[in-house]
Amino acid sequence: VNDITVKENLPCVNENVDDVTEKSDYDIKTENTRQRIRRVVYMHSREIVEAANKMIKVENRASLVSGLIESYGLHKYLRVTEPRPATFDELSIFHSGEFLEFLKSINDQDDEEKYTEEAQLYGLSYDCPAHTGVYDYVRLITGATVQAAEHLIDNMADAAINWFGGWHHGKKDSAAGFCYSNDIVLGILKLRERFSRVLYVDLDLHHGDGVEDAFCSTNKVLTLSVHKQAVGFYPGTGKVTDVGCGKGKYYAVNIPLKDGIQDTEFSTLVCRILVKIKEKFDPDVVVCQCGADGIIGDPMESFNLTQLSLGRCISTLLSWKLPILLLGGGGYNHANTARCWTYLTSIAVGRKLQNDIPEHKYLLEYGPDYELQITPGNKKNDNSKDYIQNLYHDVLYNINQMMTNTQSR
Ligand SMILES: O=C(/C=C/c1ccccc1NC(=O)c1ccccc1Oc1ccccc1)NO
Ligand SMILES: [Zn+2]
Repeated sequence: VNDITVKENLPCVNENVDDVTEKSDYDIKTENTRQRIRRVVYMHSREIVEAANKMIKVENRASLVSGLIESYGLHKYLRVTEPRPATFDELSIFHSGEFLEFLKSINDQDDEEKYTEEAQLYGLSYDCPAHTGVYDYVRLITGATVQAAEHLIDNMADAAINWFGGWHHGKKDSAAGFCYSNDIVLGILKLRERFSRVLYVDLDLHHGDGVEDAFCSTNKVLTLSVHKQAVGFYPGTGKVTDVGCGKGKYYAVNIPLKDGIQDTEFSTLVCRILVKIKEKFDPDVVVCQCGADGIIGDPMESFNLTQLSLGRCISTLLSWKLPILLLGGGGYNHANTARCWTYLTSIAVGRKLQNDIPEHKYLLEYGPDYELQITPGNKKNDNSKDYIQNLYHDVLYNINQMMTNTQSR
């Protein structure tokens, strides 16, 4: 197995955050001739920001994310699109009618009445409470992801972004892990209306179990999740031996990691595996969940990543020139999550950002450094070199079992 310690020829495209280089008009004109500027749809409205702000555990995060993106003027390079709520019928393409009827029934109740026997049935309880307006919230968030997918299907965009989506634990008939519906599954089902092979990449600290479960027995959707795996750590699934089932066997790929992994090791491992998956699976479209709870400073206190890790993964995926859907997810240090998703947005539109956070309404949230670049911590790395080597070997073995898409066509 070739040693995967850092080599100069990192398979990930390296995009550093450095000082702003505002291009002159001339540069942009030549740039246009040299490379087509990527068309990027960005799902945003005051209504969805207000709905997302109310979400438990991520209160007000939506305002920080959209505020920081606007403070850098990135919306000038984005096709800002107002999302429409998904209909009951659209949601029932994945979710059960009973579950949706229940969410609808509690939508207007105030909080106390929620903790009934029935609520427990649908995954709503003290550690996954539902707030008033939860059904309205689910319709809006999921509608945005489905609409973003529609823009890719209609070839209206090369990339589509919904930082309010990415709720990867949602199940067919229950809420789970603060995910009240699974917008990702509905987005992938929408993409499958036009694209034959969908690659789903989950960069969140937690295993993307809801998406993997939904597509574990098909070879048309390959789910790749890189996540923390530890005794008692939610959701507990996602072992490297978890490869999917039936026709989907080997089309679920899992990269379980331990605490303390940092940018170089994480991005080298993930990008090398992405390149192998591209060769074998040859996807037509990519969906990437960019959960930011693996970043240093998150209350999850697990990985030791900065936004550079996710940036290198996204740059690699963008270099494939396939239609791509970028989604949010976890991320409980709201300032760092905003830093991360603003950085990823800048990569999607191909603009470099100055490291000093611009003056704007939420500037004080970024103290004491007021810088975009997150500084790595000095957390102990529990991933030994041997562990990473063996894991890489095991993942490659699984990927090589996958029939190349020519064979399985
Ligand atoms: O982020 C997730 C899922 C989070 C989750 C799932 C099941 C149960 C709890 C969960 N989340 C949390 O505990 C959680 C979410 C936001 C902020 C603090 C949170 O707790 C703590 C509390 C103390 C330390 C660490 C984490 N999926 O991507
Ligand atoms: Zn998470």
